[in-house]
Parts: sequence; structure tokens; C-alpha cells
Amino acid sequence: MGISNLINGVIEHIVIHYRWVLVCFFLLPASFVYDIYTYIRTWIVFHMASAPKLHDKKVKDVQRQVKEWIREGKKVPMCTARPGWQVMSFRIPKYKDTFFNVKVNLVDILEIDVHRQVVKIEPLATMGQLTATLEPLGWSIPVLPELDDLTVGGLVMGTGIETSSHKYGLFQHICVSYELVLADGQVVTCSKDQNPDLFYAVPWSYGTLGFLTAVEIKIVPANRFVKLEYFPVHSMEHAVETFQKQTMKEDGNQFVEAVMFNRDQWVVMVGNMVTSAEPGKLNRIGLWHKPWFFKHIESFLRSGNGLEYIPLRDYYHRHSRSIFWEIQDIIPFGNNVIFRYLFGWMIPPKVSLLKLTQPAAVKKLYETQHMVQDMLVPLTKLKDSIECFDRETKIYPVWLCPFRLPNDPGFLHPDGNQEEMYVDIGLYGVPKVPTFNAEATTRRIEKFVRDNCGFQMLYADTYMTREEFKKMFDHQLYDKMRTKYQCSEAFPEVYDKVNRTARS
Ligand SMILES: Cc1cc2nc3c(=O)[nH]c(=O)nc-3n(C[C@H](O)[C@H](O)[C@H](O)COP(=O)(O)OP(=O)(O)OC[C@H]3O[C@@H](n4cnc5c(N)ncnc54)[C@H](O)[C@@H]3O)c2cc1C
Ligand SMILES: NC(=O)C1=CN([C@@H]2O[C@H](COP(=O)(O)OP(=O)(O)OC[C@H]3O[C@@H](n4cnc5c(N)ncnc54)[C@H](OP(=O)(O)O)[C@@H]3O)[C@@H](O)[C@H]2O)C=CC1
Ligand SMILES: CC(C)=CCC[C@@H](C)[C@H]1CC[C@H]2C3=C(CC[C@]12C)[C@@]1(C)CC[C@H](O)C[C@@H]1CC3
Repeated sequence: MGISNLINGVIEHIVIHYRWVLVCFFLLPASFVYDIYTYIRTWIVFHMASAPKLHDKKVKDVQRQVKEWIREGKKVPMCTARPGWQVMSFRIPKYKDTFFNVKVNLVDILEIDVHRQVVKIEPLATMGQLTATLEPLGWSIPVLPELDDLTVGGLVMGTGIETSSHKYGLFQHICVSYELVLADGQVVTCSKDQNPDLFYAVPWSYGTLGFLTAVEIKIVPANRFVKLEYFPVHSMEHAVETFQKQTMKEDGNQFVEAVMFNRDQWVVMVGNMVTSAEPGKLNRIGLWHKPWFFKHIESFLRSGNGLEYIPLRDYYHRHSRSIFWEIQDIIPFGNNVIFRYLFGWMIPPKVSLLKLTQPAAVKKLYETQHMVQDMLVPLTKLKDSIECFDRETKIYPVWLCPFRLPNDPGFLHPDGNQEEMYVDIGLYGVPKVPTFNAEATTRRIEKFVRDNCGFQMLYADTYMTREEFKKMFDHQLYDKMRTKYQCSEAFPEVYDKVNRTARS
């Protein structure tokens, strides 16, 4: 007994402290091969131009599966068949094992209509795929969430945010129309003019109103570079003021974000697209040997204000290589210059593969001593929120990204009756307060956010009760649509998919 405990302890120590061995020798090559596979597949699909032709056939297959569920007596609710390990969150949804799994394998970009300025995309197309497609054509989508593997479907049914959100809103606010297969198997299209109630109820519905089969998203002209200015600030009061000023600026910055390295050490960044770069100021931050972007940002705290030109796609995916700053816990020496030159081209390991291969000891460690949360609060509450999160977690760096929240119908709208500026506060990392307890701390933070008219992003762990959840999110329109489209047997409620006990 004593020996087996000792052996288990040693194994656990190795698994936790030397995870990089598995990651470097197996996951990085596997991620690389997987990327090449996706790249070749996409290339073939595009060059055979088969994607648009096959769309209707693929939608019919989704309808066929829903009708099969009806024929079989609607025994259990439905969900997509996308495996839980591929989902961009800490957790694996438990319901995937028991629900009726519907395969929605629609992975292509269908049409780029430059006259209407929209791109029509299938739900499993990823952000990496979209930037790779649109950029060479001189287009982009106005809000491009940065992790390459985020899917269009997940961002519509969940939510998406980027540094241009203070201008354009969340991912849902750049969507023009959705095509869905409903619980009775019929296909509907909804937009602001056609079935508007359904259109406003779809975002944040987490696949509980129907299966998404295509989305039309606005496109905007894209320039080659982002002129990025860095403003290091050394006091919280001044930093909050700078961040608010840059967000609300009259003539408008195209991109605004800030990274806090501790309560009083911030770097506020503002960017604008430009067609050319000043000589000597071009920085291709996406190259394999470049320092992790958050480390690069931190260097401005020492060197003072900065200005550089970054290729557009490198800017969009600037946090991808270091998975924000999560990679430092996985490959602690990964930012070492020798490692970067030798192996940087294989970085990052795929989030899905990290999830799939994480040993039980690592999972437990992340559950109890790690936090991944995005809290959306009114910009006017930024200082109070930071003080609360600092008191509760002392997690740094912290990501700050402002966004415009229009007063549209649906799951979330501002407290007053008019549009309001909000800010996403992203906490990713190891809490440094001795009192941290995953459930109790998160519940206190959730209460603070609710009391301040804020929202929690639901890819993260939510510990709220159903009543608290309904207080945070306005269910009126959602409930109406669930009744109208007979969803009660077909899909669970959002809460039943996202609460902590629904995910393992
Ligand atoms: C005119 C045009 C039309 C196109 N139409 C379609 C279409 O109808 N359907 C379609 O699916 N594609 C379409 N594409 C996409 C095309 O196949 C992409 O350009 C290709 O995926 C890679 O482009 P790249 O060489 O710029 O990628 P790179 O810049 O070499 O890619 C680098 C990184 O981008 C990310 N990435 C690239 N492709 C993907 C992907 N498929 N999935 C996930 N991440 C990826 C990965 O992180 C990858 O490591 C179109 C492209 C063009 C130019
Ligand atoms: N910058 C950003 O904005 C970031 C956002 N995120 C979050 O990540 C999540 C997206 O991750 P991703 O892995 O792409 O998506 P997921 O697979 O996590 O999907 C999210 C939800 O959308 C539903 N869904 C997805 N596709 C369809 C479809 N075709 N029809 C019906 N329902 C669908 C899923 O339903 P089901 O459960 O049935 O599969 C699931 O409930 C979002 O919640 C987003 O907020 C994460 C990191 C960064
Ligand atoms: C920008 C916004 C709104 C959110 C960013 C969230 C991400 C930083 C996290 C979403 C899923 C997270 C996972 C991990 C790191 C942080 C995220 C990418 C891991 C890779 C950490 C290591 C674990 O072993 C697996 C995790 C899977 C999910």
C-alpha cells in the first residue's frame, strides 16, 4: 500500500511537472500533422469547388437525422455529434453520451459576395480557415475571434469577441442571417427582416433552438497591416482612464485591448488598419521564432510607448501561438529563444488534443487550482470589477477587451434602454490567493457580475443556480421561441447544457 502510494505520487508528480515531455514529443507533431491534413482537405475542397454544390445535400442529411429522431419516438433530446474533446472549453459535455447525436459536418466557406458584402459560411468552418480565405482577397469579417480553431457555429450559438468589438459589437452583431434545421425537421432562414424573433433568440442559445447549417456574416475591406500603438501605464487610475478614453475616442480606433500584468501595470493597445508600413517598424509577430505576444507586450512596460506595423493575419491570431498566456503552464521554457528557433514552428499544440490527452491528475489540478473565465461588465464598472477580481484571485495577466452592446431583443442587453459600452475581463491562469476555492470564489465573482448588470461567457464553468442564471440572462424571447418551435422535447434549456454539473 505504502509503495503503491509512493509510486502513484511519483507518477502524478511527473505527469504534472513534466507534461511538456508529452506535449513536445507527441502533441506538437500530432497538431502539426492535423493542421496539414486540414490544410490539404480545405485546398482540395476549394479547388474542386464542390462545397457550395454539396451544401443542400448536407442540410438534407441533417433534416433526415432529425426526422429519424421523430420517427424513433423522440426518446432523448438532441445535440450535435461534435465530440466533447474538440469543444473550446475546459470541459467535456456529459450530455453527448446520452443525447441523440446529430452529425452537422458542414465545414466550408460557401460564397463570398462582394456586392452585398457578406460571406456565407457553414458552422464548422474555423476562424483560421476564414482569415486564410478572406485576407488574400482583401476582405475580413469585422469581429474575428483570435483562436484559429474557434468555429462559426460555436461563436454564433455561444458568443465571440475581439478587439474591434467596441465598434461592431459581439459576433452575433455582425451576423446577417442564420439557416437552421428546426425540431420538426423543416429548414428556416432568419434575419432582421425575416423571422426576426428567431434571429434575435439564436445567439447564446447553445444549440437549443435548432441546428445551424449556414450563416451569412458581414465582410469589410481589409488592409495589409495593423498600425499598433502600445501605451504602458503604471497606475490603475490612469490605466482605466486611458483605456476608457481610447475605447470611446470620437474618430474611433479600429482595435482596442489592454493586458494587465498586475493591478498597476497595464499596457493599453490601439490599432488601425493601414496599407503600408513605415520602414524599420514592421514586426511579423506570427513568425515561429518571435517571442510570445504577451511577453512582447510586457516589454513595453520597461521600454515605454511603442509603435509598430503588424501584418493583418498575424495581428488577428496574435494570442494563438501562446494560447493567450496558458502555454507558459504547459511548456514553461517555450519562450526561450533556442526553443523558439528550433521548435517554434510546431507551436501551439491544438487545444483539442491537449484536452483529449490530459491525464486525470492534470485535469484535477486545472479544476481546483486554475481559472478560465470571461466576465462581461459595463465599462463604467471596470475599476470596481478589477478590484473584485484582484481581491478574489490575483490572476495575472488579465485580458481586457471593450465591446458595444446594442439594446437588441434576446438573451443579453444593457440595463438601461439604450446601447452601452461593456468590457470583457478575461481571467486565465493560476489564482495566487490562499483563499481560492474554485466553486466558492467563482460564485462570489458571478454574484458581483450579476449585481453589476454583467454577464458570464458560457464556455467557462458556471456555478450559478437556475434562478441566478435567469436573473443574469433575459429568457423572455428565448422561452417564447422554444414554445413556438416545439423545443421542449427536442433540446434541453441552455442552463442544462452549460452549468457545471452538465460538464465533466
Ligand atoms: C479565392 C479563395 C476562395 C476560397 N474558398 C474556399 C472555400 O470555398 N472553402 C474553403 O474551405 N476554403 C476556401 N479557401 C481557403 C483556402 O483553401 C485557404 O486559403 C487555405 O486553407 C490556406 O490558405 P493559406 O495558404 O493562406 O494558409 P496559411 O496562411 O498557410 O495557414 C496558416 C495557418 O492558418 C490556419 N489555417 C489555414 N487553413 C485552415 C483550415 N482549413 N482550418 C483551420 N486552420 C487553418 C492554420 O492555423 C494554419 O496553420 C479559399 C481561398 C481563396 C484564396
Ligand atoms: N474570443 C472569443 O470570443 C472566444 C470565444 N470562446 C467560446 O468558445 C465557444 C466556441 O467554441 P467552439 O469549440 O467553436 O464551439 P462549441 O463546439 O463549444 O459549441 C458551442 C455551442 O454551440 C452549439 N453549436 C455549435 N454548432 C452548432 C450547430 N451547427 N447547430 C446547433 N448548435 C451548435 C453547441 O451545441 P452542442 O452542445 O449540441 O454541440 C454548443 O452548445 C463559444 O462558446 C465562445 O464563446 C472561446 C475562446 C475565445
Ligand atoms: C478570449 C476569450 C473570450 C476566451 C479565451 C479562452 C481560452 C484562453 C480558453 C478556452 C478553452 C481553454 C482551454 C485551455 C486553456 C485556455 C483556453 C484555451 C487548456 C488548453 C489548458 C490546458 C488543459 O490541459 C486543457 C485546456 C482546454 C481548454
